[in-house]
Amino acid sequence: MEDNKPWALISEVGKQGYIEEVTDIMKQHFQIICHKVFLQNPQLHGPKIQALFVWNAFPEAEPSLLGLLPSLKVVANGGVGIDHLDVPYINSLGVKVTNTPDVVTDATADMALGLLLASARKIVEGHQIAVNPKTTYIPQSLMGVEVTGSTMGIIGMGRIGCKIAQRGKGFDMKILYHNRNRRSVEDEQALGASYCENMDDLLKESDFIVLAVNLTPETTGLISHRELSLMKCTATLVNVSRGLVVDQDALVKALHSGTIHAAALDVTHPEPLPRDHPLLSLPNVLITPHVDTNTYTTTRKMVQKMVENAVAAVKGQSVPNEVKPN
Ligand SMILES: O=CC(=O)O
Repeated sequence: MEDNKPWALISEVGKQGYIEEVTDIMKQHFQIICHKVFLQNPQLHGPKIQALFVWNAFPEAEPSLLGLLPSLKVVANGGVGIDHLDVPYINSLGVKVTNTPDVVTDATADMALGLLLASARKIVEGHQIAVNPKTTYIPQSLMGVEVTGSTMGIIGMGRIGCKIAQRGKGFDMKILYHNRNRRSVEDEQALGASYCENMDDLLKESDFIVLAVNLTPETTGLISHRELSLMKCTATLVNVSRGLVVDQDALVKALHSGTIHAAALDVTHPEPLPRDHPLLSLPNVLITPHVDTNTYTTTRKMVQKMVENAVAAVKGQSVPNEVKPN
């Protein structure tokens, strides 16, 4: 039977291990073709593609590919950050860009706290000792940093930053935040968070500095030598925003020299880091491969939103999560 659903192109590598359920959701509204198959005959497949589904780790919406998709109506991104997409260029082709705000918020905030706790309490090191028959746990080794009652400074108090603050409150943390715009007094009271208009104050006072900003020209390289040198030597930097927010060379130096105590990063630049990157061999660094939204629940919600956005764009209807250029 002829399938009249529109065609969508997807990455075959995105959300590995979960791909079947992801594609099942997409298949309810689209006929899908994966990138690998598409590339076998782009001239044949290109003209029928109306939607392109992308994830931030797989920036396939490059001009070379977009040029092969004359019927494309939408690039539907899975995730809130769209720094990997050239929105003005894509829009200039008459193609909309969409993202999936809201649904990623909790999982990303969970990940920030997960990294913070794992780094502070040396959970990965503990696991390695526990499972390695050649090592023995020495009592009172693996000494960590106390999280309860510490000070957390959140840079970027948007949806995700607020959820991180809520979680910090559960650990009796003192919460400081810095944001382009101060939040309302009601928000601050509800979150138990104090505003630092000057980011330097937050850097000087926090035990854990958590980055939750969008990547923009203003936030690129936001944390560099000067900012790291203001932090306490006992401080831990946690990054769930984007790798480029941190000057990684400066971070390596700060971690190596003891300017700060540790870093826990779900994002780096590039992703993944080359195997010989110095961050990978520092003992006081915890790195995960940008897995902030990788839960079944969140992924399902993200894909549902991607599909909802793409369907609306293909039908020429108003698109729930269209991203406009800054
Ligand atoms: O990194 C995750 C996102 O952009 O949502």
